Amino acid sequence: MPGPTDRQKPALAFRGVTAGYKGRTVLREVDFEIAEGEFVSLIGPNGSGKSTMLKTATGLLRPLEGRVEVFGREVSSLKPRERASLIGVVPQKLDSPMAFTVGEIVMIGRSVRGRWGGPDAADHDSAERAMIYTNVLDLKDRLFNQLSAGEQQRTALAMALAQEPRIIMLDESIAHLDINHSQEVLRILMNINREEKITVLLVSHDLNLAAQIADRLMLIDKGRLVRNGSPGEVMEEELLRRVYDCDLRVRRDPFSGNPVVSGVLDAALRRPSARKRLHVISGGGSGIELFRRLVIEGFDVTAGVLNRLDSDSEAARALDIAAVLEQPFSPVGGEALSQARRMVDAADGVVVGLVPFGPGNLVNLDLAELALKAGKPVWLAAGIASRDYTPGKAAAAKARELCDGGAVEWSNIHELMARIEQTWPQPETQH
Ligand SMILES: Nc1ncnc2c1ncn2[C@@H]1O[C@H](COP(=O)(O)OP(=O)(O)OP(=O)(O)O)[C@@H](O)[C@H]1O
Repeated sequence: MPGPTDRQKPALAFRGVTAGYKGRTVLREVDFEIAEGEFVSLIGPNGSGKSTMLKTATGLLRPLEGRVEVFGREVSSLKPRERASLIGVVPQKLDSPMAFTVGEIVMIGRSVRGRWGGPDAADHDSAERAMIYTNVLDLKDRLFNQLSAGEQQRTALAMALAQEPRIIMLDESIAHLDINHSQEVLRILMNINREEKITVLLVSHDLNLAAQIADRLMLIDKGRLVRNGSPGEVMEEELLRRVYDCDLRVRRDPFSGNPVVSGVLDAALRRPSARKRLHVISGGGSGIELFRRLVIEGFDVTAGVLNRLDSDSEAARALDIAAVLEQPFSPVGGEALSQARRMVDAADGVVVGLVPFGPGNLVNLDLAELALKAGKPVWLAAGIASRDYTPGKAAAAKARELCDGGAVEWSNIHELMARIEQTWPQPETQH
């Protein structure tokens, strides 16, 4: 039972938390509070730091800086049994080192609360209630290691519930469940949250589900909490496009009014029908992400002129992109340039990356000019001046000329894709 003094304390608080692994900082200056009884979902792209945040919240990982508090107590100061009575964790995957039955595993959840002596009637009741709740009572005598992934997930949830924690943290724990069981688990979570006031922190990759079920969403990107608010405040099209770096749409569900994300696949599927060829001027690594993205979006891509040892030429080779290559460390010569001109002639448009320009590759910008003169669109990376190593800042001057001549600037890949879409709109899909 919560003590009278910690009632007002947040269930979970991160105060200026920086955390990570040996030599690798993942979370940076994360600050938030979750009040007791809230249902919060943590969302963010792969590798953004969600699991790391959960590990830090449960005390598995000590912050490098800052403090993590659970019901007002610093999590690292909690004794194991105190921790178990406050925090229940459902991991992505629960490994059972020995041949335990479901019933035994769930009882472990009970025993980590650490009473002396064997389990009593109350412990058995609690374990059974948890198994009924999660619909694993029928599996009670089955070996955990022989269950399906979904059955294992429900057992892991039963184990956490049997602890009777005050906050339950789930790491993508419904990812393995079919629609019936995921709905069921969500109902269980909503019930324990609404009726028993157990605080829930759910890591989810399913943005729609998170928006549907949680009171609040926390969006994490590259280890920073970039938005913390109601689903309506977080599910903002521009923000999500930027963070997830993809083309998506946010609409309102006409029945529930909840924000619904969609359209990622639509856009990708539509692209090839309007296949266009783009010539990319890049170098110094500025082309790697461009190539990858444009190829995925279904464009025919050509590239050059690049130097043979440039990482962009490696990337072009790996992605099977036709590229004009010049000798390493040599200025772009006449032969390579005329080959690249032919590529620009055959392309529908030109994309210029954020290339470090020097005297040796400045001539590549003439290719963009050639396209403009032929009435083709040119998308030019903003900030060329910041990587201009030519005498007299010739590249910056040329970039200004290109903009005056109709080139469109872009500052990140998402913006580039949006600009291309504006120039070459895709037909609406038929439903
Ligand atoms: N034990 C570890 N040692 C070193 N780096 C790690 C470790 N675990 C995770 N990382 C790194 O920390 C970063 C964040 O990983 P984390 O698992 O927290 O992300 P996530 O948001 O949960 O990702 P996903 O959605 O893919 O599960 C990644 O770059 C990952 O490679």
